[in-house]
Amino acid sequence: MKMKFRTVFNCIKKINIISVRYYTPRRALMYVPGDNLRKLSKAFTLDVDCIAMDCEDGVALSQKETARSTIRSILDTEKNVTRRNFDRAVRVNPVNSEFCHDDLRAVLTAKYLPDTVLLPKVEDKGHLEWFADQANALIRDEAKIDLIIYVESALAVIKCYELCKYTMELAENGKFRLAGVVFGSDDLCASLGITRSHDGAELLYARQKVVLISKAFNLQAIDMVHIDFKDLVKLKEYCEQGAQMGYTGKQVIHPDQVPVVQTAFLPNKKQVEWATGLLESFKEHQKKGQGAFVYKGIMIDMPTMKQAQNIVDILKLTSSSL
Ligand SMILES: CC(=O)SCCNC(=O)CCNC(=O)[C@H](O)C(C)(C)COP(=O)(O)OP(=O)(O)OC[C@H]1O[C@@H](n2cnc3c(N)ncnc32)[C@H](O)[C@@H]1OP(=O)(O)O
Ligand SMILES: CC(=O)C(=O)O
Ligand SMILES: [Mg+2]
Repeated sequence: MKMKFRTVFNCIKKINIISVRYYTPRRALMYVPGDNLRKLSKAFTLDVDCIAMDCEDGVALSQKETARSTIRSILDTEKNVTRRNFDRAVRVNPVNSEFCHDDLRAVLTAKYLPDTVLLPKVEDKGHLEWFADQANALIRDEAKIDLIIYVESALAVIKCYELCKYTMELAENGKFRLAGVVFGSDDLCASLGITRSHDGAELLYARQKVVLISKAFNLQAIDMVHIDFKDLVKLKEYCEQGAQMGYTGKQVIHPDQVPVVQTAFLPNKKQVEWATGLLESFKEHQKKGQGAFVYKGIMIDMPTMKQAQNIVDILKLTSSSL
């Protein structure tokens, strides 16, 4: 009996709430410096949901122009030359940098639009308005891109709700959809003067706040990067923790991190069996007029049924989108 409880509890505790309007899986969002053609070519061979071609912090100041033109030439080539239908994303420089305008012009006028623009260091409504004006002017015809904003400073954590809400409002008449929020832990550490500990407890409040607000808007929430890329054991632990909190994916910086993250953000076999069994049982009990019932030793009612539905949904959404 004790074992059963543990099994069921383990299934419940890893579940994400994934009420979404449309869905592009981004379990692993992998950064590749935009000026590094070797790494870019390698990235396209990997089994990864999202490739984030970087113009920002992974690129030296002297290489910004090279990164921009390299990414542009990739976007000018057809997407389906690779074996996997990944999300082709570009992280541009922050809107208040001298580079962002040129980045956006290069990527949003390419022959094929990126699927997603990753907008770092967003801190106020003016940043978002500026981005919206640029995107609306540059994107051709009726095309739309996904937008993911970064929360990575003390101010942005405080204003996260307002930033998400305003981006959604701008998106209503814009050529972009707000798809998610990235938790930028490393810049946040710099902003707060944090020295990282092994367990990351100093980031807990912000990490939970970002996922809570993202989910309030039905957005994907993409968890912090693990820069100690050789430590795959800790990476797995952080993935499980993030998934438990409701994060839908995680940023990665090295190919070795990809399989760990891609696996951790999918429900496992045991969870899927638990969820499908519960949903069947739920239907039967509804027919009999019973709202609460016992399944594998624990009480089930509507909230647990919704959690089971989330497991089935994430599996369906992910596999049907790949
Ligand atoms: C806080 C933030 O903003 S995080 C985002 C910004 N940072 C980044 O983008 C960094 C991305 N990562 C990297 O550039 C690299 O992984 C580094 C610099 C950390 C380590 O690079 P390396 O020393 O080359 O790692 P390593 O030798 O283990 O690489 C193994 C192979 O994977 C490739 N590789 C490493 N990182 C990546 C990557 N991010 N994307 C694609 N391929 C990669 C290497 O080119 C190498 O392939 P090769 O043998 O065919 O040349
Ligand atoms: C990933 C990133 O941009 C950060 O952690 O700051
Ligand atoms: Mg950052």
